[in-house]
Amino acid sequence: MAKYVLALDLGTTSVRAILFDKSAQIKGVSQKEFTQHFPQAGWVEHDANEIWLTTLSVIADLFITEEVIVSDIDSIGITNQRETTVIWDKTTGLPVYHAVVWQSRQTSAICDKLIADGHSERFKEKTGLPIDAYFSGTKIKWILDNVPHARERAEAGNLLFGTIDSWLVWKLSGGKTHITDYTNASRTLIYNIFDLKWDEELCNILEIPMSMLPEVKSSSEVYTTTDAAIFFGHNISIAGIAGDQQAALFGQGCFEEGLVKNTYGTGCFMLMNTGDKKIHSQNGLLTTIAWGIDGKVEYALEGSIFVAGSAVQWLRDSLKLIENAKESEALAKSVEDSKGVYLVPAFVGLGSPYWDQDVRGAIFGLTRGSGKNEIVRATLESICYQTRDILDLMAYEAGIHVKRLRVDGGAVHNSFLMQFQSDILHVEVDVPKVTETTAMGAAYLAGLATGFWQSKEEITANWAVDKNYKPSMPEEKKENLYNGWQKAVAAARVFK
Ligand SMILES: Nc1ncnc2c1ncn2[C@@H]1O[C@H](COP(=O)(O)OP(=O)(O)O)[C@@H](O)[C@H]1O
Ligand SMILES: O=P(O)(O)OC[C@H](O)CO
Repeated sequence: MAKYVLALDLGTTSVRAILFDKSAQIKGVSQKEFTQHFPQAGWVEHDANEIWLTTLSVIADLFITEEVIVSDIDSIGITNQRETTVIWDKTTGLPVYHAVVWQSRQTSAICDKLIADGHSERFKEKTGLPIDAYFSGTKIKWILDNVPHARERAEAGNLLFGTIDSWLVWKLSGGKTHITDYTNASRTLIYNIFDLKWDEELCNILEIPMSMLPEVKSSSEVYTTTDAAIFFGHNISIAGIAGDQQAALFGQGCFEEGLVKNTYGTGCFMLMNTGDKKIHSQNGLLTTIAWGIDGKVEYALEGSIFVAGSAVQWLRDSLKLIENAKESEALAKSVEDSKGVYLVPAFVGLGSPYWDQDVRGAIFGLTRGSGKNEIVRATLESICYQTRDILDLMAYEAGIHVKRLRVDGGAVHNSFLMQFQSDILHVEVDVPKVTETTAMGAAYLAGLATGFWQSKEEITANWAVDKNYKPSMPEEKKENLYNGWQKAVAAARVFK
């Protein structure tokens, strides 16, 4: 009898392999970082082969450390950094170029031209997305345009495109299976989220041969098995796939319309389940697929913040103001307030709701009395203000009064951040007992397909709050602080 579901969480900075048992408890975790490549200012790339080898290595470590045998594994669920684009040769299995990461701005000029040529509405009405370098479509075009002979090879049918989930399934299955799921497809800028198919017109505009594209599957079904020669001698079912933010929505048990989660990792991603409603945002939010299960596709509204926890890494690595992320909490709490200092962490432009590719980071309000503590505090506060920018719009567009926010991701262990978040939003913030909700969502998707778990109700019953933060800041103070943030963003956007 299989005892565990193996979740593989291929994030932006690290790969995690996590074993979940029947009661959705974590049996073991293994995690490794991989290299971030910054070949030019604003470009971010990964080596897809390094991601693959890192994945095998964390799985092996997990099996060894936890003394688990492969036959204990019921199935594999995959979740991944979304949008990041890999193109590889289907004969050799070798990527033709580094994976171009979601954060990378190397396709800004392609986007500017598409916008100038008047394509914005067409893309938005079919994909639910604005034209931005964030999404995969222009990254595919860039690789085909810039890697010698790539376009000819693609047109001859020799190259395959995939987001990180596709790449991993293809590798795990020994080159047998080229697929993705609805959630990942919905982030490519070439997938029609209403007709549920790759869009020929958009592919033509971006000059992407459709033969490169993976087959789009549901988020929970037995797609294929691992190749025994590659996967420790066993054919294990691969049975769940979802982009990491949708997997977190699932892992947080946000199955009802109107339930919202926010994940605080490298960036910050807020998703609201909108059921079968496809809300066309007029205010810079994204319409995206939440998941497709049992023949039914459900939708979400999303706000994507590009820089959140990575601003804390910047405090640590570039400014050297802190030694580790955890320290930011004590420093922020050591002062009454940030004394009028605001940080706008637009290091790679701003995502929702601004979609401003050219704005860059800025600090405002410095005085002779501003020091390290104020800057650290302003950095944490900026994460909360960006979240407020989004929640206000989301509630307005969905016509829902949001009373509680479910949160997850590495930064939710910072109690200053969570309390300030609750104050600035004026909503209760719930941190669940298991904060590895992304991996948990992927595990659930796989386990539901194989019968390891029976129903979503079982999942809802497993979800429990560990910490709850209640708003306590006076209304006037909260609004004054937020007004300052809005002025700071406006000022940063003028300076380009
Ligand atoms: N206590 C903390 N306070 C503030 N930020 C934190 C804290 N712990 C982790 N972080 C930030 O959270 C991020 C890591 O979270 P994680 O969910 O692992 O991210 P990802 O999946 O995007 O790689 C890092 O950017 C880190 O700076
Ligand atoms: O790897 P994360 O957790 O920062 O998530 C990245 C997002 O999927 C980008 O859209």
